[in-house]
Amino acid sequence: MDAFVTRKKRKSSPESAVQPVAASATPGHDAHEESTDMKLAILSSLHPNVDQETLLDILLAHDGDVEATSQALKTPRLPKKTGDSSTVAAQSSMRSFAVSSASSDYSPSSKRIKLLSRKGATLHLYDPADISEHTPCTIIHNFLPAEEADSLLRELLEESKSFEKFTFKLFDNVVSSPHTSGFYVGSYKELQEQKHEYVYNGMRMTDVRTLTPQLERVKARVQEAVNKEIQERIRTHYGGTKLKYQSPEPWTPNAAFVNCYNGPQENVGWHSDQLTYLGPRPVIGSLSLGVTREFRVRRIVPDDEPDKTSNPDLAGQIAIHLPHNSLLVMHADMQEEWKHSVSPAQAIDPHPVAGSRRINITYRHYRGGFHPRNTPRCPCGVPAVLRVVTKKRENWGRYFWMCHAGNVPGKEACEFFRWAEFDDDGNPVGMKQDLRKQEEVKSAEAEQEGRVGRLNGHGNERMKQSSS
Ligand SMILES: O=C(O)CCC(=O)C(=O)O
Ligand SMILES: [Fe+2]
Repeated sequence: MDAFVTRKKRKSSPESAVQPVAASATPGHDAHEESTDMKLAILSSLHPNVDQETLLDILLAHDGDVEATSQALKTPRLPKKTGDSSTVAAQSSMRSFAVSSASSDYSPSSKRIKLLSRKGATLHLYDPADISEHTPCTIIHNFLPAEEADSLLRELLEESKSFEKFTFKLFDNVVSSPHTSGFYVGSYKELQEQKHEYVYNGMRMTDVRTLTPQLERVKARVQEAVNKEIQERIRTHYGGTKLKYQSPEPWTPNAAFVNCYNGPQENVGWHSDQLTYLGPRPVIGSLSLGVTREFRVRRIVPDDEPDKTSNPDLAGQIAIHLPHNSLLVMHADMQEEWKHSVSPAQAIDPHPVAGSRRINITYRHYRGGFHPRNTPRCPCGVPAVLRVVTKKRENWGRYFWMCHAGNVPGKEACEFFRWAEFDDDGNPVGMKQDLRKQEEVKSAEAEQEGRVGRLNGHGNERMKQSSS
């Protein structure tokens, strides 16, 4: 990553408190800091329909040159404050605005370095090529035909009225997710399994829904697009071979979480998606509808990494702007190596259909080999959770099963711990899978015998009853 464009957090009053700082990876000085508010005020009066965030992004991309920024803003490619979704979706590459970081007139300052190390820097990306290059994601703008996207949005806005908030533990933090979600699966059978066999944070999910016909139709499109993107990713980023543990099978989503962010403050904190039922190196297809929000990603760096705070490539975060009707593919290198979040927004451009709401659908593939009947159980009696070592360099990237309670707010995990072993394709190997398979066969046989017995028993009882 060559250059970061950074800013300080806004204070409570958005107009008065925008205090951006520009820097490159070799941090730039902040000589222009005081004048930036003034520049923004000028730009804002010249371009009243463009929001402050966008003005700031383009201004920073032009190294603080107001005239060049204004010129760039005259192109018809920029998001308008009116919230016209098609305009937002047509955001253009930063490259077309940016000048080379080498020509930046900012120079290093100790203040800047401190800011980087304390808060990290943020690189704002809009363009698919930039996103693909700098993150483990790819994006497709204007993914569905416009009417289909609006219609799905309408349906899910209606559905979301009965969504609920989740409480969960993300590593050491207890998080009551400040947004609402609904969970959808493909069939009634899967719905029953989800309710009675799968465990989330030590609890059963009570509200599981079947995919609506629209969600099903879109799933097929997402599936096709994601599989293409996976192949492209393998070709362009993985040297032609899928990652170790990544499934070689075509990606076939069988579940979807639908998130609703009602207003600019609703968000989801930094996390990686749980691997327990998806297995290692999962791919997720994430469709955004309604208001544009920032999806942030940052590398997971072990605590004992010497460069952790000083190297902006490690400390920095990237904001991917997700407009209405964009499909983001989180590739196989994402969950284990990066965290993501949807940050609260200071201000948003209302969407003509959704108002201030954003709907997000993450299509996921629950792998059969990771059905709770196939994975280890801890002494607590519930399926263990699958995690990966990220805190220390020692054993970095190694998978393990541990007590589910480590993920449950307010509960202490028991001692259960086991390294997880997978074959190259990410299928669990060794004891559990094979043994369990044998056990399953045995228990299925036993059950069959038992069932016959029980049926006979019932029959006998009935016979007894009727004869008495
Ligand atoms: O809303 C989004 O774009 C992402 C949601 C998310 O990270 C999740 O559901 O795990
Ligand atoms: Fe997530």
